[in-house]
Amino acid sequence: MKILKFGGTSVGSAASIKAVLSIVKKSYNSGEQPLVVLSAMSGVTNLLCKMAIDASEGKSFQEDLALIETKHFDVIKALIVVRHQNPVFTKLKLFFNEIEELLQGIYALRELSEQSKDLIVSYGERCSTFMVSKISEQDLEASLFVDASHYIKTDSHFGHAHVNDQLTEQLVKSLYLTNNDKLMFVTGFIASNENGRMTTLGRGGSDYTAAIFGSILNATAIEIWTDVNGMLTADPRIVKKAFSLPVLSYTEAMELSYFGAKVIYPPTMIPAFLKKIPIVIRNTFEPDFAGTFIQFESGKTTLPIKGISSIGEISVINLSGSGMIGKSGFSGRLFTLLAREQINVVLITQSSSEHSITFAVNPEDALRAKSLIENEFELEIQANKLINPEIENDLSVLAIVGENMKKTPGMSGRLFSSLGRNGINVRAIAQGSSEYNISVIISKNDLSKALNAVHDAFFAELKKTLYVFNLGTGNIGSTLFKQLESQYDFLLSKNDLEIKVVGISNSKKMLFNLDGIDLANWDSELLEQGEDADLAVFVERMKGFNLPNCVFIDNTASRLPSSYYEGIFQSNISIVTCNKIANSGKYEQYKTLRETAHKHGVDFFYETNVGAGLPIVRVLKDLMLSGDRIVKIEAILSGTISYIFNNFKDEASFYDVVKQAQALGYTEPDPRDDLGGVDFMRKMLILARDAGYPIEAEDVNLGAILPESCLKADSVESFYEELKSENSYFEALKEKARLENKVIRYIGKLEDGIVSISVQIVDDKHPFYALSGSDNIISFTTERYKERPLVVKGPGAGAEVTAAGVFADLVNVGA
Ligand SMILES: NC(=O)C1=CN([C@@H]2O[C@H](COP(=O)(O)OP(=O)(O)OC[C@H]3O[C@@H](n4cnc5c(N)ncnc54)[C@H](O)[C@@H]3O)[C@@H](O)[C@H]2O)C=CC1
Ligand SMILES: N[C@@H](CC=O)C(=O)O
Ligand code: NA
Repeated sequence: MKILKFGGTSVGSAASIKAVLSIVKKSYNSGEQPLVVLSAMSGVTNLLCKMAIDASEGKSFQEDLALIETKHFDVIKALIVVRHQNPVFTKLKLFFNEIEELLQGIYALRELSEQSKDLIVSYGERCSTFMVSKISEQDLEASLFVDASHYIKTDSHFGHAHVNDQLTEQLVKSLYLTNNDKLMFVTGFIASNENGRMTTLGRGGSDYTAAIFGSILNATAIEIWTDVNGMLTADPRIVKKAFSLPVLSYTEAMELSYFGAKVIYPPTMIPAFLKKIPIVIRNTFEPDFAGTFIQFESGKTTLPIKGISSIGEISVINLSGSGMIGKSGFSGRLFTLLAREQINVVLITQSSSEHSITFAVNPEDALRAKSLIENEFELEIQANKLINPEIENDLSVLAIVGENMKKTPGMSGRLFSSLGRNGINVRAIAQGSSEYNISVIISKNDLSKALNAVHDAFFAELKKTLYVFNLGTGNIGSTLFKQLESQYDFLLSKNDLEIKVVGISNSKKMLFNLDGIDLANWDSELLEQGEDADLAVFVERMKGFNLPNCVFIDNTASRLPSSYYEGIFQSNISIVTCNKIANSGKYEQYKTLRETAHKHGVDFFYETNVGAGLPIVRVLKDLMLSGDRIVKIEAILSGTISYIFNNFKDEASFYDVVKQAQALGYTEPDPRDDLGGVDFMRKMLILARDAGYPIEAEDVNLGAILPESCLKADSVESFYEELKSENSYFEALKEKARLENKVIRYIGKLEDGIVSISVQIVDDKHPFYALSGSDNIISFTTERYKERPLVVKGPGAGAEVTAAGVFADLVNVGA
């Protein structure tokens, strides 16, 4: 035989009761001999409690009672054929009359005992179970209503009574003997004492009923049917990627439930545990899903841990003082005191010096615990052997759970590095003596971030999400969105990587959506739903969300964002940027940014600062990391100027070619930055710094391409006007090169820490002679690449290649 237990939501409405009965029928017809245990309809127990309290306070309860009546009657009307409805209505009506009489008594006396409360709430299970048995009877005649209070016998601890195992076993066995051909529908949660007074089994009571019946009757399994797909790796409301666990051991299930996962209440499993009866958690609303199988053994699995559970809010009490040293009786006295006063100690850590004890309690118990301790240890406190206990609030517990942990080294390392990487401070640590659980206490503000980060760290092979905040939606930004959108499915399916753009801002509007902004419609969404842009607010909001694996992308050419970089790193957010401003500002800033990113364990990627998507920054970094030394760098690193000199021939005027370069998306938003050489200067400066030279912008010898008048132009329009009027200057340059059979090149050089950029007219022997389009070329002469330098060449400007470079940096964040 098998126990099927259905919770409140499963019997909460006509539709769900239909689903319940189809599960029951399937089991019955397949010969599994089900015994069904039911809870009260969802919400009913709470209402019954509320009515009892209201009555005892002289408040009216009739409205709530009517609500409960309607809830049941609606189901009867929906699921029982008219000619069979009456007897069911009558029986329930009798129940409701009894409830009303009881409440009136309480109202008159203004007194509510635990005993009468148990009696009142017992009607919840009795009503639902009777009703469902009658609905079932229409189809399966064998259906039988069983009031478990006649069979489960307890002491008189009303509210959470203790079961008399022997007596209960006798009664349940005889019930079964006389009815084993029946399909029994048994009330969960309720029992009675030796005088026949109604008692209840406390929290998780219906599961307990199921476990009691299951263990006495040696069930093959106890199925707990609820409204979720079994036990999950984490709370799915916080960790969207949580998934359901196929197999758990009893211990793992207990550890997981202890801290959070409210699917089952651990003590209720003990009877099943003792008899090694498997418990299966299943979803009434997805009956085909296998759910979670909880058994004696942990089961074969490749998962490093089984799950992450948490307690959203706890308080911590710290006790310290010399009086604790070497006093073995101290903690005994402390915890006996707390146990006696029914203060649940969630977690304990003791410093190795035994100088202090830290333990966690529910916040509502914290003050009481503190004053109990102050009383108990009054003498020690007076003698300064113990410092007054301190309470810390707004904390949470996060615990990783799994039997495999014991055998697998490095689990705690993985936990702490993922917390550290995300800037989550660990207040205290406890490893359960079972080694099935490592718990940390962290700030409540960090809980959601921590759960997600730790989930990613342990189940990373399953899926990782990067949360992206993107600044700048121009040429590069908008192209990046297109690329991200079209590559989304591929990354998810082939790399288990999800990139969610959750914040976008340009200089006008900003938009946030933690579910991910739809990149097919980002522009209309930004326009319609966006708020007025404010960079400070954008950054603050991004920090405030406190997301794991978070990346800030700077796709602007603006100066403003760079002043926020340091603070962004300090908030453990990585930065990817194509904006060269931050890296080419003061050397001190360049240095601080790297140090800060390093200190906070986040990434700072800027491949597109030099040569757009071409691998230049990365190559230099690899050379340096592998111990090579740069002897000389020679390069053409302005895509715009390269394009101009490659296309400034024949009839085209210089002005026309510059315009074309801008139209092709090669230039900076302000083309004077390219033609004035500033953009190239920034790139050479960044390379020189990355090669180990602490130089400043002023140290670069920057030769000009343009005549003075163009350099002085104070707007882009007047700049273009000047280019037109200086046409003869450029023509002369072109003619000179043509006559000598040479080409014009704007070449940068780094040698011995000295950077210079100059216009050169080169012949076909020069390695930089043959370039086309917006090509960049860079040659690294190093100690290892001495005879023949390492050369990188290719398109060094343009939206597609730049966005692709930003994309590649992004994918590498946290990798
Ligand atoms: N075009 C290319 O081939 C390459 C460009 N880059 C870099 O890409 C960056 C972006 O260039 P484009 O997309 O062409 O520029 P763009 O002018 O097309 O777009 C700039 C975007 O930044 C936004 N923006 C400016 N200031 C802002 C602020 N304070 N807050 C929020 N948003 C702000 C603007 O609203 C606009 O959406 C530049 O730093 C450039 O140096 C880097 C490598 C190659
Ligand atoms: N405007 C730049 C683009 C890359 O940084 C260039 O022309 O090289
Ligand atoms: Na690059």
